[in-house]
Amino acid sequence: MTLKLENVQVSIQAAPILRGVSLDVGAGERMGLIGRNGAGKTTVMRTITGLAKMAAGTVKWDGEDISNMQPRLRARLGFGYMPEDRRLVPDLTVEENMLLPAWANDEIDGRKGLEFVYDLMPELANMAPRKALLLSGGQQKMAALGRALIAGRKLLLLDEPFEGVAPALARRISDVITSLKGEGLSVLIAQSELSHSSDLLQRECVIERGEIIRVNVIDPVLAGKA
Ligand SMILES: Nc1ncnc2c1ncn2[C@@H]1O[C@H](COP(=O)(O)OP(=O)(O)OP(=O)(O)O)[C@@H](O)[C@H]1O
Repeated sequence: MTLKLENVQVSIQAAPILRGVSLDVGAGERMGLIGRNGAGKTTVMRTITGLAKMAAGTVKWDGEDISNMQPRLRARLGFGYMPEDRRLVPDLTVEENMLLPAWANDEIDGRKGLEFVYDLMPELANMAPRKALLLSGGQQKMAALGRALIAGRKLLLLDEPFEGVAPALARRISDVITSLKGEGLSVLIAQSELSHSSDLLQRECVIERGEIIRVNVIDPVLAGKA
């Protein structure tokens, strides 16, 4: 399954925020979206989830134009989103937070999702009964990644997954994302800095003031084909 954005334009309060963004993420590819604060990374993510309204352009998933599809229907396609600010509910447990997408959407199998997530991140099984407010910032990022994976079995959108996370935990999160390669899952990772690990990303698009100015090929196999 491939994701394709063509000439996507988004304005917020009449100010142009995305000025014709085109990018594609291949099946099973891990793609970076790199840019400074305010460059438009979160707006790209919100456009893909359907939360930001486009003024022009198209979003295609596996060749189908989904530009006008409701966000909850996109979750059913297997899109998972981890927002930059984590958005955990402090009074709910880690497990309840991860089940939220399934509670909101009948077609998402929460139990099956949890099994997958606990298998991938056993540390989340240990944290499951704890209230989210008792977690460190890095642990909250892990829980938010787990939650994104409950719905996101085809396309995972991760907004600054390493920001403010201590190096050991950042390494762990990076390893978890890299280990998804066998799942055929496409991943788009927004970061303000270049990658923490050379095997995390296969390509990265650089965004500046709402425009993709460059695409770097990182994976040596892909680079050989370029
Ligand atoms: N709701 C909003 N109202 C007004 N301006 C907004 C709104 N949301 C985003 N913007 C503006 O759009 C631009 C892009 O924001 P966006 O959050 O997409 O950038 P970003 O690259 O994700 O940066 P950051 O990492 O700081 O979140 C910024 O200049 C921001 O001020």
